Amino acid sequence: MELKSLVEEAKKAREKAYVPYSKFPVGAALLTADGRVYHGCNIENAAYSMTNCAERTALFKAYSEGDKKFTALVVVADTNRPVPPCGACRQVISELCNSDMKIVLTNLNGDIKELTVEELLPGAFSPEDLHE
Ligand SMILES: O=c1ccn([C@H]2C[C@H](O)[C@@H](CO)O2)c(=O)[nH]1
Ligand SMILES: [Zn+2]
Repeated sequence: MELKSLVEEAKKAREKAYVPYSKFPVGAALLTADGRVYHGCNIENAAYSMTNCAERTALFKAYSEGDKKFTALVVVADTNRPVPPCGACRQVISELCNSDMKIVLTNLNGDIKELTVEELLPGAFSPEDLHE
């Protein structure tokens, strides 16, 4: 799948965000190795810390459906630079995605920052560390 269409999927996902507190919708689109796309949006809570970010929503949806091999994750929000994922998401992404997987951060202006999982959280523990 083209990067452009994956960005469009992330924008569609963003429309589903539940953000009564921050009013800051975020969308994510996760591409699996076999070409499926999982949408994710942020889902907030009156107890703020229970909020689930868009990236984690997409990853948890995929993983809970048995999809474990991913090739790219796009995140989009209305920011003045490509939206930076929070620390919790960086940790979860490092746990569930290969260290060389592509992360694409973007915004509604079309600014794009592409990086790898390793660059998103350098040196993080990865399940790849458990295998040869
Ligand atoms: O990469 C990001 C950054 C922020 N948020 C959410 C968390 C919260 O709902 C709102 C404001 O931080 O945006 C995400 O979902 N992903
Ligand atoms: Zn996050």
